[in-house]
Amino acid sequence: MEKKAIHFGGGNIGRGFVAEFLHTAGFEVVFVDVMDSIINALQDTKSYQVTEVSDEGESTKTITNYRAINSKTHESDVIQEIATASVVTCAVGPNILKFIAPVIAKGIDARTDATPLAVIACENAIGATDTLHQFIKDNTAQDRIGSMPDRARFANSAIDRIVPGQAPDSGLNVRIEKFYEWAVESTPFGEFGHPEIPAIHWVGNLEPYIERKLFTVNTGHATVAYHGYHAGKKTIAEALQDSRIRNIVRDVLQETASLIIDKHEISAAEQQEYVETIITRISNPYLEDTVERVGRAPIRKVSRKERFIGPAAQLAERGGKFESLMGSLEMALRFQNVEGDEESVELAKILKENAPADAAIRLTGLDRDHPLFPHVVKVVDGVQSDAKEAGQPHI
Ligand SMILES: NC(=O)C1=CN([C@@H]2O[C@H](COP(=O)(O)OP(=O)(O)OC[C@H]3O[C@@H](n4cnc5c(N)ncnc54)[C@H](O)[C@@H]3O)[C@@H](O)[C@H]2O)C=CC1
Ligand SMILES: O=P(O)(O)OC[C@H]1O[C@](O)(CO)[C@@H](O)[C@@H]1O
Repeated sequence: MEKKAIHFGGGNIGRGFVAEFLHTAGFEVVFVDVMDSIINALQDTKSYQVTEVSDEGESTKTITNYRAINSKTHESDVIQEIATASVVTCAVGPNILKFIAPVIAKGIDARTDATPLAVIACENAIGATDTLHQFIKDNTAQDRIGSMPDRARFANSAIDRIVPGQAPDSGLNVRIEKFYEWAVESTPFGEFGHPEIPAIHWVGNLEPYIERKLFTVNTGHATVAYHGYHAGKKTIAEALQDSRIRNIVRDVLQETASLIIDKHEISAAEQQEYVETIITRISNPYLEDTVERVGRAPIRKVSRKERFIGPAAQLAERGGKFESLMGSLEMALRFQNVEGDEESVELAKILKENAPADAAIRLTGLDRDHPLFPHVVKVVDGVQSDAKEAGQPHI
């Protein structure tokens, strides 16, 4: 089998993280995307550059040995590539997984190689590969599902690297932070063993890694974004220069730290060191990361397993503190009608058209009898009342 990886999503994480490390591991990378401008640029070039920026200066790597296919117009080519590859990755956004599943299902079904394909979804979400796997099964003939493990193995991952929006004239080049972490489950590969990708930290149990990452990096980052947006800050680094916001993010990360220490047997000292690393990372002024990018897709971010409700629900179940997380939730719910962000428009509509408890259920997926539920309803009610006072009618 060729050392070939098919990667869905030629965006920031796709080019700046996944493809970089697949390339370093010796894979030819075939990008699959639906955006003509990205596909054309990848097809018209032989290389692009990934530049790590930090206070130690800049360091640039050149990425080569790639091709690109538009799955909108060349689906059969994508199927053929998947049938003859050893790895499929994606970084398209958790809401897009259902759209890429049908073509992956066809590619897997067409495989004849003795070694199963390794499928690894690289999204900011708990169990993203499991979600993709289910969509792939939904797109596979019933009588082929039982034998699918002979053709493909599915491993969840936790992926961490800040890749901000890129300057309009940067083309395919990507400026990113130096830090990265890519943890992937090793057990699904069984007797075949995992693919050789040195950047990956292979783990038996991913839950501590993904929860620690999502509930520290992403909870903290999104908290700064939403509070910063409402304070009129332009970038995350600028928001963190405000001592009020810095204190808020520390309070929030103290709440999530108590869950992580309690649940995953990570020591308080280790978690504290991790928190400090994260605050330093997100304060990186060289990244010029906007509050709108980090706050993007607020409906996804206030959902059940995500960065605010996920830890707050578990803390409520354990009798822990979650007030500061509710403050982040409130600011996330106030992230409405932001230019270029469809979910922020939809969020405003949901809050306008639903009674507090209904909006809380629809947005967070919490059960009415969950101990966190009344607290969330109170936050929703407050946001709705303020909108009403400001002259925006709602139920
Ligand atoms: N940017 C970051 O710092 C990080 C992002 N992530 C995660 O990585 C994922 C991607 O994020 P970004 O790269 O920042 O977003 P992005 O918007 O830069 O890239 C997404 C890419 O997916 C493509 N795409 C959309 N629909 C598609 C389809 N049906 N088939 C193939 N490609 C399709 C888009 O055209 C775009 O090129 C998200 O899940 C995000 O949460 C994870 C860690 C860090
Ligand atoms: O689509 P999302 O969840 O905002 O993903 C991007 C996020 O991932 C991170 O880069 C961390 O890995 C965040 O800093 C960033 O906001």
